[in-house]
Amino acid sequence: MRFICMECGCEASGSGQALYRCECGGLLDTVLDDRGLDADRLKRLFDVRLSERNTPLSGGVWRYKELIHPELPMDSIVTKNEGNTGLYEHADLREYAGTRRLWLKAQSENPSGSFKDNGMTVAVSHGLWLGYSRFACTSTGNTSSSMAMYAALAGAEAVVYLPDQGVSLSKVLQTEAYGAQLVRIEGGYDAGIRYLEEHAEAMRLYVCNSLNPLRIEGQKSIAFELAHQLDWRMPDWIVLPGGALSNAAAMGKGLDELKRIGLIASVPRIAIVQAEGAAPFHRMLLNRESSLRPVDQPATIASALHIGNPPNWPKALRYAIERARGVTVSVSDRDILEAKARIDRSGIGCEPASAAALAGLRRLVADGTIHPEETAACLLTGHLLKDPEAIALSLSLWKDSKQTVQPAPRPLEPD
Ligand SMILES: Cc1ncc(COP(=O)(O)O)c(C=O)c1O
Ligand SMILES: N[C@@H](CCOP(=O)(O)O)C(=O)O
Repeated sequence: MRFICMECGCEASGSGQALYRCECGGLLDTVLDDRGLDADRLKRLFDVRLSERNTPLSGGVWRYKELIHPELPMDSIVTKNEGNTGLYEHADLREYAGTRRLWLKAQSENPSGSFKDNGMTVAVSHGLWLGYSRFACTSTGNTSSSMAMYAALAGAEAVVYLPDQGVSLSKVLQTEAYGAQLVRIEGGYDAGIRYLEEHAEAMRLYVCNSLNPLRIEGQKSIAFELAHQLDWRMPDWIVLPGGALSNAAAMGKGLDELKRIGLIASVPRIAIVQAEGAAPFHRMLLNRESSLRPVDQPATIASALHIGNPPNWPKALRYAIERARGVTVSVSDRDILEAKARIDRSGIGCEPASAAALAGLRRLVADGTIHPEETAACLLTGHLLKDPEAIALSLSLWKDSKQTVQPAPRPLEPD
């Protein structure tokens, strides 16, 4: 696997060692060697693997191994058949969004309940291959749950640097239940990333946050599986929530590679939706700034989007904005909760961060960025039970909006 610095363009090397950043500080990007990859042969191969059951290559990530981590030995792979998630259509949600057709890709159906599993199976497997036995992250709760689950499966240690702000209690409990050691730190996710960048190497910890380029490689599989499910014909738009911007970067990179290999005819456009109180990337593009100004105190009901300084913004800029002609938008917590109530009532369900995608799509149709005759897919990134605190809020919003408050039952009148 080759790693190229996004800043200075030089190739990073360091055999047997995890690589996250170049010496110049730039993010590292992986380069897929697509020589010899034939689209028709790959389609047949992926179909055969899909028809098999419960083999490491039948899952929704490693099925696409040739496009993700070709040289990784099979015996290093730690997998729970992640991916293989449902793709749904629902008339109420399509009407709410305002597009001709709408698909919802439920990454919430992953084994730990979020899209992180697509990337984490690859990151943890790669770390094991390199010989690491201690895996670390900071997290608002989904990354840590996913990492702790795979580390436990592999019999390895998981250490989570847990922010004291912006995390969801249920996700922290899930992380602990998988056996992770929790180390409290002051501040939010952004402080946790700074801490790991400074100390992880000295502690020989393998960092599983998305500044690790292998996470992005794994998350590309969401683009691959979506394309596969739609018989390699993509919607006009893919809409997803943006926090650390790993999902947007991975989607853009995955689509770019599918197009280069000839598996899809054209790259769909990407819309990144940020929460209003944590929208530095949206603001940067809106103001036509060339670099990101972090938000010091991110604030949103969507715990997973509680990020003021998204480490992957240069990758999202390259792959989701420049190559996929992407756009950004921000939505309020109220919009998020309203969209969440709709998604929950459709039977699909999701956590608030995921609902931002539908809220953003609705806004982009309303403001004319997306035409009602266009088609879209929203990524639902996390499970309804991930942020239970938000369920009551979205339910009461829903009830208020429907004015379904029933009059108190009257006592029966005596005859
Ligand atoms: C459920 C969920 N949705 C969306 C996001 C945002 O994705 P990203 O940080 O890759 O932008 C996250 C966290 O990263 C998440 O956990
Ligand atoms: N929502 C995320 C925050 C981003 O984490 P990263 O692993 O992509 O760096 C979480 O679940 O922690």
